[in-house]
Amino acid sequence: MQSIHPVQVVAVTSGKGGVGKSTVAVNLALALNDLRRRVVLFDAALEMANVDLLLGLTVERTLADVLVGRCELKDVLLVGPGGVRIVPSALGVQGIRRFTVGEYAGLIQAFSDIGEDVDVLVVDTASGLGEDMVCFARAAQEVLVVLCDEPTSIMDAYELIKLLGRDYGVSRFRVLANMVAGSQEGRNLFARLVGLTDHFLAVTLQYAGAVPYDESLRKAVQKQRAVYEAFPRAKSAQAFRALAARIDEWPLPANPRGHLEFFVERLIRSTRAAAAG
Ligand SMILES: Nc1ncnc2c1ncn2[C@@H]1O[C@H](COP(=O)(O)OP(=O)(O)OP(=O)(O)O)[C@@H](O)[C@H]1O
Repeated sequence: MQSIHPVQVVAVTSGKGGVGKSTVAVNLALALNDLRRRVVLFDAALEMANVDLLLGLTVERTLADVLVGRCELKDVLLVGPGGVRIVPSALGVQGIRRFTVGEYAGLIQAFSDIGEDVDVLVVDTASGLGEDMVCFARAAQEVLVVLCDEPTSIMDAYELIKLLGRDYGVSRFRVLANMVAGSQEGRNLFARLVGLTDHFLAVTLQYAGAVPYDESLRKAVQKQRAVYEAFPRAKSAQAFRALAARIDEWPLPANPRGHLEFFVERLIRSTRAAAAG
């Protein structure tokens, strides 16, 4: 049965690794969960399965087990802090690309089975400009680009937006500045990026806010915990709370294509297109 429930899919991306993409995805998922949104966090970072490590969780089964019929998607989901559900990595889109038609259908079915029970799907995409990231970003309704105050990070974010905008028709991006020294730094970073995109690309960027550089976040990572849960009063945790509150205001997909299985269908279509191209 197809779900009729709109699901907001937010793909968290970055032009390159190390800017805090996985950290943002994890803490954002926890903060949205606190707002009583029913959240699933999908670790789609193929080469580096981060989410389970960041949260100190052990992966026993993956999507591959679902597709060969060994279990259902709900059996694969890890349960993180506050009850956030996590689809662990270990399979990735490279795996999806090898699937048969029957397995594609199984994947859609697997997600539609939990679709009624999800408000937000946060996708931690692979870093860089690879096909995996492109497929997830194209399939999502919201692409959240994380960058930090390094010249390479701004250029990498620009290249990511250029690739998705020019070659794949993604026209709207949300931008989050991470590891900033103050809120003005976040706005300045955004302005620099807009300066580039306005000049060269036909895309719209919207500022999603900033997360400060925070030693508490590093301490939490060492404990394999999310700062949002380990140090809820830390300045970065507060920033994630504020970010979640803003995302909560973002419009929900109004059309029937906003359902979870359509996300998976779009994902598979763009994966096939990437494989064919
Ligand atoms: N706001 C912050 N303050 C301090 N440290 C941070 C902050 N955000 C992220 N970090 C640290 O930066 C490092 C990189 O973070 P993370 O692994 O989330 O990046 P990433 O962009 O997902 O990288 P990759 O794709 O390579 O895994 C980690 O050590 C993380 O603890």
